Amino acid sequence: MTDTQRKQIVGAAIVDSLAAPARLLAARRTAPEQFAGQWEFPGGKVEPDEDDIEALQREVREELGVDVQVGAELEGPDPEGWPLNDSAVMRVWLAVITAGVPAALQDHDELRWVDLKDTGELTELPWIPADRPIVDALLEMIVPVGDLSEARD
Ligand SMILES: Nc1nc2c([nH]c(=O)n2[C@H]2C[C@H](O)[C@@H](COP(=O)(O)OP(=O)(O)OP(=O)(O)O)O2)c(=O)[nH]1
Repeated sequence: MTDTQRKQIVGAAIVDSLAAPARLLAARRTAPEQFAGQWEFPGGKVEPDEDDIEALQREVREELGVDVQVGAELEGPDPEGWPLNDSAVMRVWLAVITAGVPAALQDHDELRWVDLKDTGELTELPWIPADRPIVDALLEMIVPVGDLSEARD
């Protein structure tokens, strides 16, 4: 299968603040069996009639019942984002909730706000293995923010 045939997935790294992210909303999948019980970024497939950001906002609304403002992209190694497997690639953006309270409405059975500064809980969650590099990139992206705010204190 060539790159152009890979399914485009979009995912939201929902944080408590785009300016100074301190917590991430992780979601535990219920299906399919190979991913059930593993943690991920809420999101899903881009439909033919929508762009990537529209798809992200639709998926988050369907899955969690919230509206999000989309921030910076967590850029992956490919133009289409992060390779997930032979047939799918995922673009991921930081996002913040602008309306609603997140609930596990569809595809998940648990949501959890995890600390981005004290990273023990975040790294110990059983993430979908393909998401590990994305979690690492997120932590690298937010570290400088933490350093700057610590330097001001
Ligand atoms: N949403 C999401 N999917 C991920 C992540 N990591 C990862 O490998 N995947 C895989 C699992 C699935 O094979 C695929 C996304 O499919 P999905 O089932 O979430 O998409 P969807 O809601 O649009 O699917 P569908 O049920 O409508 O067919 O990408 C992640 O962090 N978030």
